Amino acid sequence: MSTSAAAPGRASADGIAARARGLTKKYGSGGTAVLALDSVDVDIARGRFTAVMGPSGSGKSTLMHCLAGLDTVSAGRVWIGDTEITGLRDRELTRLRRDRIGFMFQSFNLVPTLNALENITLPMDIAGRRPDQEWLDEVIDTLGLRDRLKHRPSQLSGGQQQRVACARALASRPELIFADEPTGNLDSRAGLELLGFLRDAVDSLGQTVVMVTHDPGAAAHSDLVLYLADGRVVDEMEHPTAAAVLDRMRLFAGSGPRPSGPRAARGPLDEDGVAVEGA
Ligand SMILES: Nc1ncnc2c1ncn2[C@@H]1O[C@H](COP(=O)(O)OP(=O)(O)OP(=O)(O)O)[C@@H](O)[C@H]1O
Repeated sequence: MSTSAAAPGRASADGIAARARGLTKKYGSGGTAVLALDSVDVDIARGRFTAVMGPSGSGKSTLMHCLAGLDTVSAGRVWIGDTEITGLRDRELTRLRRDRIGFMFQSFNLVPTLNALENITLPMDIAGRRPDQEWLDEVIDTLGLRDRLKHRPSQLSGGQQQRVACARALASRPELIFADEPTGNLDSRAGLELLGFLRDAVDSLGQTVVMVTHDPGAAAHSDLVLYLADGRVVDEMEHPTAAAVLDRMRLFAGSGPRPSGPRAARGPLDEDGVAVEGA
């Protein structure tokens, strides 16, 4: 199924932060091949908070990695803004990721020997870019990190470390922020705080956020939820509430919010990625 955070025709071209057409990703080959994404069409609207949900193994992380240029595609095309990233050379892709995308992962990936401020500005230091001080101050104050800037990660709580990771993703004012289960390692209070900051980043700072999550409560902070199942976008929900998200997940998964089945839930596929009957 084709779906969109802002379907073509509903938003102008410059209202789209990322776009995929016929995005297909197959891992492996022969009898053990897994079709992780099956001809996905998706538009991510600029200035919105989009959540990606679905059962374990449905292709959420693969979709995020392909949209962010962290993984190659097997077929189809992907754009960040107006730039088609499928077909870019490694060096161009690295530069594009560095200059236009911010990442937040479940593990914060902070450098232990650097203090919070140094961690926040590290990507820009590596790129040889000077931070926009006014923007940086706004991010630091929005995230409540002003009095923690000289602390090393080991001197910060988990929630504070995740806020540093969030500030690092925001600091260069990227076109797009991808967050993979950003609240996964946080207690519920710190998780809520972080989601509030991501919401603020969209509402007050005009950022675009795409977040993969299993948690209906987290998804309820977004503007739009995309549901993946078996490598396809099967539904979407505007203005989600936790209860409505949970209901919809039950419909698709036939179970609770965190299905625990094997990651490779599908059967073997043939050379063309088609399920082998009776396998
Ligand atoms: N590097 C890889 N090699 C082989 N198969 C992979 C690889 N990465 C992912 N897969 C498979 O692709 C499918 C989609 O994986 P993906 O990690 O995108 O799912 P997900 O929805 O993010 O799952 P989870 O919620 O468990 O993190 C799964 O069947 C997975 O086993």
